[in-house]
Amino acid sequence: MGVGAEVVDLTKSFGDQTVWSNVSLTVPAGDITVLLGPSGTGKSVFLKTLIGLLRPDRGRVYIDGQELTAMNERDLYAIRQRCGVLFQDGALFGSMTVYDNIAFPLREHTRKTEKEIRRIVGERLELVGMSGDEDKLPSEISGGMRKRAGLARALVMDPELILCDEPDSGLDPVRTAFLGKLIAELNAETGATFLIVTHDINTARTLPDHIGMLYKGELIAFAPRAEILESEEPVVKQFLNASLDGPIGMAEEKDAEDPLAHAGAAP
Ligand SMILES: Nc1ncnc2c1ncn2[C@@H]1O[C@H](COP(=O)(O)OP(=O)(O)OP(=O)(O)O)[C@@H](O)[C@H]1O
Repeated sequence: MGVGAEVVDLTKSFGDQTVWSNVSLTVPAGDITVLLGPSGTGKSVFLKTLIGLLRPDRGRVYIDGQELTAMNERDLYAIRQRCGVLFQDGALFGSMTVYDNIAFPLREHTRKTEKEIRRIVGERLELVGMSGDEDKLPSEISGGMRKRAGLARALVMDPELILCDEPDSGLDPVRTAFLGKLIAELNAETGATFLIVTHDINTARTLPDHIGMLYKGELIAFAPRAEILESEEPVVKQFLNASLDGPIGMAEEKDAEDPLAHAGAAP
């Protein structure tokens, strides 16, 4: 079953650059949530902060009601065991076969026998449609297959919370749709909670139960999908329509300094 996550008044900076501040939201247990936002608004940083890979400057993070921001490394490690992460590029080890990549968390973090590991890896490979590819190296499979292998590895420890950072980047529209369907099926089958960062509007329009959006250092929207899809908020509307007209410009920094950057939205 899935576990929920919650952040309260979360702020993260690097030096004097504040990535986002005072972000509060709840990722509901067992649901699929999508996080949107222009490039560089800190979506990846948010995922990393949520599972304690980065420490926030201020605020609190809870997973399954337990406060990560108050935990020592040992407890953090234990809670991370309950999370699966799919990074942007699949992050497979290039020198290991697909099989060894997927087996890696089990060998590293459990005392399971190789026989048990073979069964679990086989099941996950089947789930992502990659049975028969286990002996290949990451360099010998396509980008889409690397994503699916990364997803299989993220699933191997039966995670209750799965974070996916642009699982569809670099995929063609049909493969993106297949990956979305796979995530929906996994969610239905395992009940795991998904938080997905994507730039794919079609995925955002069809897959999630909830949508959040980061813009200029703030969480400007977080609501059930239907509500966001009908939102009149100019940034949300422009983003979901992939429109040139609206507050979002090429450079976030330029937008912030230049009031005329909003001129595109004017009648
Ligand atoms: N470890 C780090 N040290 C310093 N700055 C960082 C670090 N990680 C990220 N940043 C900065 O934080 C900001 C947000 O980066 P992040 O990768 O989270 O954006 P994003 O919304 O995921 O972008 P994209 O959609 O392009 O992947 C960027 O300005 C980035 O340079």
